[in-house]
Amino acid sequence: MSDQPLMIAIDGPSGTGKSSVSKAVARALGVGYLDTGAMYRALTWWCLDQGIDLSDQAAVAREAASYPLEMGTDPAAPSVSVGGRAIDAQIREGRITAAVSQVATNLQVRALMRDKQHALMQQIASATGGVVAEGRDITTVVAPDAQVRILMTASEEARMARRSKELAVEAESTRSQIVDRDRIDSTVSQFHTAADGVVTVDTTTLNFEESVEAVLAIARGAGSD
Ligand SMILES: Nc1ncnc2c1ncn2[C@@H]1O[C@H](COP(=O)(O)OP(=O)(O)OP(=O)(O)O)[C@@H](O)[C@H]1O
Ligand SMILES: Nc1ccn([C@@H]2O[C@H](COP(=O)(O)O)[C@@H](O)[C@H]2O)c(=O)n1
Repeated sequence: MSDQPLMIAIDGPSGTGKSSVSKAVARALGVGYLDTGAMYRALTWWCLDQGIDLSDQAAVAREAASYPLEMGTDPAAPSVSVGGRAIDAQIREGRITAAVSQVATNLQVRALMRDKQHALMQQIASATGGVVAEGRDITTVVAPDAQVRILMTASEEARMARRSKELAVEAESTRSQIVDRDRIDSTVSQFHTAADGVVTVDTTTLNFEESVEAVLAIARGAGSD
């Protein structure tokens, strides 16, 4: 059994269960949690709050290099603040979900985020003995050396149904924030098929507890190597 901190990277399309499952896995293992999507959402919120035109790629990249982000990485109570202001609810608003891909497809932003997220994963892992980080490019770009790398998938119908239940809206009305967002995001990240060495967990027919157990089983296998 290795005494290295356990690094778990989970990627996948929207609505597969990455965030909720990652939090539960991190809690079960007693390690920290990093929501990398929240970092892109926070940057989007910050730029809009500062009156920055999201199509001005250089201006957005300047903010990505300097925005005063603080990530709370306790999986029982993850949090996001900028400049001391809690913006957990604001970053989930529809206007941010609709705009975030424009920020996330800015390649200068992605390079800065990669470095920031890689460093945060190391810090969290050193402090808590491990980390579960989830997003779109963690298994391939941010932490390709993580001991556990998982691609979480689910059918489009299942993902839309889950989001529609969560938001109490018609499934069809979730299409833009699930399918259309994935289409834009996949122009810069590869999260529809598993890269070499990445294990696929298809949650289409699993319930939440079964999805958590599937990830824990893979983590246990890696921990005993
Ligand atoms: N296996 C599952 N079965 C049923 N519902 C699930 C399952 N996993 C997660 N859910 C529910 O599906 C919804 C979407 O999950 P979650 O937000 O974790 O997805 P996500 O992949 O992180 O999405 P996004 O990338 O858009 O943030 C949540 O309401 C969650 O409770
Ligand atoms: N590693 C990542 C994580 C996220 N993104 C972008 O952020 C958006 C929001 O992510 P959520 O998981 O909170 O829905 C997502 O749509 C991507 O644009 C990313 O590019 N890379």
